[in-house]
Amino acid sequence: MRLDVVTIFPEYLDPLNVSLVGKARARGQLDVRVHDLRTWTYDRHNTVDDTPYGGGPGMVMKTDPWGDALDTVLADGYETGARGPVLVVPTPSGRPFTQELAVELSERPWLVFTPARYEGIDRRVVDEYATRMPVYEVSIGDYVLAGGEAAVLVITEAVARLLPGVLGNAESHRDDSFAPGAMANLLEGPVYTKPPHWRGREIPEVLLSGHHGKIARWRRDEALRRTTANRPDLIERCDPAAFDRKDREM
Ligand SMILES: Nc1ncccc1[N+](=O)[O-]
Repeated sequence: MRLDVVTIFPEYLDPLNVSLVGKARARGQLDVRVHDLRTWTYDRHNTVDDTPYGGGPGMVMKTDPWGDALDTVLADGYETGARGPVLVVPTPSGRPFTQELAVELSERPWLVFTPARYEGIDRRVVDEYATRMPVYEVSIGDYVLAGGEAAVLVITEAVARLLPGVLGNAESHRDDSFAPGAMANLLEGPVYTKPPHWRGREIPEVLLSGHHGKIARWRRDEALRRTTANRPDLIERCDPAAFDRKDREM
């Protein structure tokens, strides 16, 4: 997978050099290219923004630097269709970023991120590139950040860990919270590891029983308990029949 990020804060993307994404880049599984938007400005102040038409607070990012930047990035082997790039625009006014969307994006060969600062990017930029490729306007949450770069880090990590061979144990994202399956839409329950005793706190007996069916049922019940407490909205989306089927398997 190729990932391009156009930003006025390229150093904000340095975390993409470490940990899971960094290792995937080192192994050649990810080709990440970060571009400084100001490269495509030609005035003394490297201007990327201006006041909004219609008035109002803040500044809007201008069309030309983005158009020149995206034309340059996309000129590099650009093609349309399934093998082509998609534009990912992090914005609080986008559709919610979910595990499902992470899976969808992980199946694309090329993501081009356009994180915006200020009040956003002149709408004509998205309108222009939407004529050439799919555009995903995506929000990572209902709060306002100073810019979209943190969202690029979040989206990139969620997508990269789904790429084949990136996560050490391919199974480990099977039971992720929000991963499809009978536990779909349930939050993960509590987890424990050695030592068996810590400050007078023990491990739940069932986890030491070696009885896989009982352990799976306990984990499912704990997941239900945590989901009911923290995300009652997800409980409605559960499929109780899936649990009965799962119970019979355990
Ligand atoms: N929440 C956000 N705030 C600013 C920019 C982008 C954002 N987002 O969710 O992608």
